[in-house]
Amino acid sequence: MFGFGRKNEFPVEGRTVVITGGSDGMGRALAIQLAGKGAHVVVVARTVSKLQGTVEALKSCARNPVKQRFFYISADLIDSAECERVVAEVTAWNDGCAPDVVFCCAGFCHPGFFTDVPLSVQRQQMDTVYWTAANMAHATLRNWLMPVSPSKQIKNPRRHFIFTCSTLAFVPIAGYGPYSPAKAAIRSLSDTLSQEIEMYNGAYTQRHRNAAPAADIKIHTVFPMGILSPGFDNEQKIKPDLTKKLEEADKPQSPEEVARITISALERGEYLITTMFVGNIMKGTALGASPRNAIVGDTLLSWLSNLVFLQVIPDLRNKAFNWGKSNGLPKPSAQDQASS
Ligand SMILES: NC(=O)C1=CN([C@@H]2O[C@H](COP(=O)(O)OP(=O)(O)OC[C@H]3O[C@@H](n4cnc5c(N)ncnc54)[C@H](OP(=O)(O)O)[C@@H]3O)[C@@H](O)[C@H]2O)C=CC1
Ligand SMILES: CCCCCCCCCCCCCCCC(=O)[C@@H](N)CO
Repeated sequence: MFGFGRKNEFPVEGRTVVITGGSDGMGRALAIQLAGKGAHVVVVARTVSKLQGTVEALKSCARNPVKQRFFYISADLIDSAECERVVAEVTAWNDGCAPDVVFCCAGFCHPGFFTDVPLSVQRQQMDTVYWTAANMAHATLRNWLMPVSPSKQIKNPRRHFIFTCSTLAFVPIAGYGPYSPAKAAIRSLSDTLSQEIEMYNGAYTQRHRNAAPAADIKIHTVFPMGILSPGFDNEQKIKPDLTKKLEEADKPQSPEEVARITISALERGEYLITTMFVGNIMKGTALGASPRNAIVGDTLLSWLSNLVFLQVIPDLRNKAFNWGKSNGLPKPSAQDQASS
């Protein structure tokens, strides 16, 4: 929890939360836990049957089954017009009010060595990982930032937009070339938006005098390690053996655990969120110019991490070199061979 006497920075009871990729894995676990905390939840993904199953599960874990409402929308979020439709449909369903929280969890990973994976698949990874999130951010923020005149201003609690990245956005691992760049792009977008949004939040402070957005907004990004989801099972089938070896330090977590840790971090008001110790060290070496959760803690973490990575960087490269030395050239996965 957020600690005795500390304010909950992420209240969800009675608020409307949209979760993309909410029908499986981490997104589904978040939907269930937020329903348990009293949120109205809308799950978005492509496959209707999985969405329907999730809405049934949400009904049975609601904190207040009489008041809480659940809904699903089937959409392929690679298409920006579909993201606009999602925001419009949620608003219509929610009595004309925009959602309060949008969580982007849609996406999956297609691992493989850069030259083995067809470029069409790599482009599709950028579409599925980066563009589903960027499209959703564009559609949501355009709605949230629409100026409202002073007479229509009511005091809205803060709204939250949350991206899901991966610790691979901080640290390279051979065999994730089709995927990591798209996650690194999300991190860059998140950092840019977290600064840009301050202009709108500044305008919001003057809302009684001028047209301003309807609420204050906060951006967050979650950086999980491995998650034991259906998507993870798929990626394991085509993942190069070297990649599995390089990520040995990772002990994949259950979607429920990742969701629980993420919600607690949001309740503490964190911006870049990691879900376990190794992920935190990976973040620490790559903090760059991202806003800190805590100045002293994050500074000490980055010093420690930079020392740890003096050893980790050559270790990862040596393991790759020695792998080639003893195993020769890699073989593309059957899936990549078939599609190239
Ligand atoms: N699994 C892991 O090890 C890790 C995952 N992550 C990230 O965490 C997030 C959740 O992953 P995970 O729990 O594995 O999820 P899953 O792969 O289990 O589920 C993915 C979800 O996204 C939906 N989805 C996929 N493509 C689209 C699309 N084009 N439009 C709309 N919905 C889509 C899927 O539904 P449908 O197919 O029906 O559309 C499903 O609901 C992802 O962003 C992933 O990249 C980060 C670190 C590690
Ligand atoms: C003490 C500190 C040492 C640090 C060593 C570095 C270890 C690297 C571990 C890489 C883990 C990658 C997890 C993300 C997986 C992911 O995003 C995909 N599964 C996508 O689905």
